Amino acid sequence: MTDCPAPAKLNLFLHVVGRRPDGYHLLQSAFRLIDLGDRLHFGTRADGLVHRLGSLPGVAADDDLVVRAARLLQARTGCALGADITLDKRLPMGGGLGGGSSDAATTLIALNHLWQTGLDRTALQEIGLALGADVPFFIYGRDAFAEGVGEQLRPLELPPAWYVVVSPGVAVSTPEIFSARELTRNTEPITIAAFAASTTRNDLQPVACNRYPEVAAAIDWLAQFAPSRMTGSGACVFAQAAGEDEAKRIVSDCPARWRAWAARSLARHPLFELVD
Ligand SMILES: C[C@@](CO)(OP(=O)(O)O)[C@H](O)COP(=O)(O)OP(=O)(O)OC[C@H]1O[C@@H](n2ccc(N)nc2=O)[C@H](O)[C@@H]1O
Ligand SMILES: Nc1ncnc2c1ncn2[C@@H]1O[C@H](COP(=O)(O)OP(=O)(O)O)[C@@H](O)[C@H]1O
Repeated sequence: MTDCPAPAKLNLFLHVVGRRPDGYHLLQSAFRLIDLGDRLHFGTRADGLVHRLGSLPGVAADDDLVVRAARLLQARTGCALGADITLDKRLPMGGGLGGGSSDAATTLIALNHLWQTGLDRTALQEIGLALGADVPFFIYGRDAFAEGVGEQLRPLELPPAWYVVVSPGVAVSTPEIFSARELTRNTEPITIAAFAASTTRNDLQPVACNRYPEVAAAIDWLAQFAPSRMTGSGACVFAQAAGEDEAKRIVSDCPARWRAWAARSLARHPLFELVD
């Protein structure tokens, strides 16, 4: 199957409202799909093997979320088919844009279709959660208000928007941020109706800014144009622009040591229709 997109996400806000006995953090967040992303290509194999074609710096094939997703789908369905998978990595890794999780979600959706394993959206989301807390959202396939560890999802109706996304050139480790002693873990829960950018924040941001000064510098730089915030556990930061022209103008001003993109919100995941 040619060229399957794996879109990125922004966390418009992220509150840590508690912790589970197993150490995972209970969150509230607004997830938004945007039109930046990786691309994947899938070919079916009759011999049952799952092969990643090409390499991903720092990630062995057996650890790649794409390979793990394919093998998990085989294990859960008993499917005897395999796949050759090519990943065209465009999103920064450890960027808080959910790239690895989105790659895994696209793999589950595409192979469920190609292998005709017949799982519905809920079943795919359940498998996805075993791979990462963000994976169910990408299979859900639309903007969402998330609770639990990010797997309890409700639809959010948001107007279309343009964003500037800046990658400050560092990779932030998600476990490092969540395990920080100074992390705020008791933010008062809000209701979905009360969600507004002005009254929310990203609780992970102060921890990441403290440990990665370039994240703080990128937030400060972007803040001269519009209110700016970190996405997920970082390192990327974003701001909403008034429209495409403004987004592109800000991107063209970005300091050369960072990367910046103008990104548009996506109403639906590009593969939304492939899932029942
Ligand atoms: C913070 C968020 C917000 O969307 O995104 P990213 O910044 O990673 O994109 C997610 O919750 C991240 O999800 P994901 O990147 O899939 O993390 P996982 O692989 O599931 O977890 C990595 C590690 O982070 C910690 N972790 C993760 C999620 C969570 N709710 N509580 C945690 O304590 C755990 O130590 C876990 O072992
Ligand atoms: N296909 C993949 N793409 C990106 N990262 C992957 C992949 N498979 C495994 N990983 C691992 O997951 C980590 C976090 O990935 P990524 O999704 O890019 O960041 P984030 O969760 O901050 O958005 C990477 O640093 C890498 O070690």
